[in-house]
Amino acid sequence: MGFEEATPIQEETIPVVLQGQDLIGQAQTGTGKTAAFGIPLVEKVSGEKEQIQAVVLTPTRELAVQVAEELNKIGNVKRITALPIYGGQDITRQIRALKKHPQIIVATPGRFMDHMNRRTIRLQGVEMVVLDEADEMLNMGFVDDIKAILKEMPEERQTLLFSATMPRPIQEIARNFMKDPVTISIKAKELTVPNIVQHYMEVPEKQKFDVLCRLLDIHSPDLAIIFGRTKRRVDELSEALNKRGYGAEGIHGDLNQAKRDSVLRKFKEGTIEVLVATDVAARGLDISGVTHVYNFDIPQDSESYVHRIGRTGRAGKTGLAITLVTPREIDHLRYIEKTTNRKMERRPVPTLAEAIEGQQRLTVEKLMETVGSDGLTMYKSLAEQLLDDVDSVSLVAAALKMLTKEPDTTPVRLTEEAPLRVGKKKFTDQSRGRGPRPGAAKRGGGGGFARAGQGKGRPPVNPRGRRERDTSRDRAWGRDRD
Ligand SMILES: Nc1ncnc2c1ncn2[C@@H]1O[C@H](COP(=O)(O)OP(=O)(O)OP(=O)(O)O)[C@@H](O)[C@H]1O
Ligand SMILES: [Mg+2]
Repeated sequence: MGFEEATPIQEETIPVVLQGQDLIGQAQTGTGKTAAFGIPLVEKVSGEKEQIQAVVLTPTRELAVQVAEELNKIGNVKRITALPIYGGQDITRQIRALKKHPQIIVATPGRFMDHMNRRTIRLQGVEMVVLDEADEMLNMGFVDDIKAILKEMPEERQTLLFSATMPRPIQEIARNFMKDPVTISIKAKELTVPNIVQHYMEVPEKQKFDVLCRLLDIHSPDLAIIFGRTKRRVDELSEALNKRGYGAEGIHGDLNQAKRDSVLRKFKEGTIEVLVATDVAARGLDISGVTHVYNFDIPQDSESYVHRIGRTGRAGKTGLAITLVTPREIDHLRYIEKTTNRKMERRPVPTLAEAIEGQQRLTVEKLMETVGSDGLTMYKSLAEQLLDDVDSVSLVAAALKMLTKEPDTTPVRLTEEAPLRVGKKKFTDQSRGRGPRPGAAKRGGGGGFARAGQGKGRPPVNPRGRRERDTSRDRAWGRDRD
């Protein structure tokens, strides 16, 4: 696979996993956790047994596909196959694929339970279970599913948990599912990787979109991901970006799987350079060439921040992450900085002149590239003719103008979001996207992790100063997940 040496998490976990121990593995985003469990998994399963021997659970469908791909690459020489099983895909096709006896299944919990209930998946042979993005999987929205799944697994099994973030209360929950787990945490001063430059800009809600457009004009990112808070936000943002001439598409949990697949494929190929996403794309996705991450809306918690910005700066590459924060959300930003132990650098809002300059620079680069390329001969006599009538500076200026994407002020429609504030009520089961559960509202802070000012909160005030009811807020902000 072209790897020259093991990353620290791989070096430390592979021997422990091979010995058969349960393990909690924590290391920063993009540092090779997939292979850290994938290599020993492939090593331990037998190609001769026609049984599922390992199950990896992931929070999203796209991640299930990606992890299965990586395991198939690792397992190739040993002829070990990993099958992804996830919602939104034809179940009869999955049943047929299951009959071919893959050794490893990579699944999202919902669809995995479907197969369990239909008895189309046999689990007696399972020796290893991995929870990738374990803290997310053991969070309120998923934990009941995980419990139900693990109950069906043989007692005698090895359980592995991996994530870049492992809040202590989640580790406590995890211990209930594990036997004397070893914790391997790659020590780092900060939760985020040092090769991601982190900036923030204070921008009133109404100006955020223009600022975003200017940033895109200045940076001209190869591939960028823009995170929005809600599905509606993502839809509106991608439509607005297209109106202003950017190649953007959105991804979130309300789109059908075919659409989600095609958007992600186009982004990976570079057909679109901007992916607008909810937190559904925050975890685990490894897309090479993502140079910029923009938090159009500040994330709800520091874990979300860590994972979102971790979509860039992977495998030692550099990246830039910019968070837009409204004046009322500054405390929330400070709280994120405190939890990640890393300060974001405050940057002034870019000016229109800087945006124009950025685009002009891009044009000059393109022009100079063309100057150095072949095939100009047939244009030269035309150029000479033009120069008889127009002076050279005017001619080049006209060409530059034509080639430059000048800032566009086409009006766009974005519904305002209420600000996120520190000290607000803790998220409940309901807010985590799985619908109301009995007593959810009362349980407030239970099962989550400590947050600055927790419990002192008031409901947020919407932009017109009206208080919003918690339930509607929770629904609108509810985590987007599979
Ligand atoms: N030993 C290695 N040498 C070089 N590159 C590696 C090595 N191991 C993994 N990689 C590459 O590093 C990239 C990131 O790996 P991976 O997706 O496993 O990170 P991760 O730690 O799981 O990140 P996240 O927390 O975001 O899920 C991948 O493209 C992977 O192929
Ligand atoms: Mg990962």
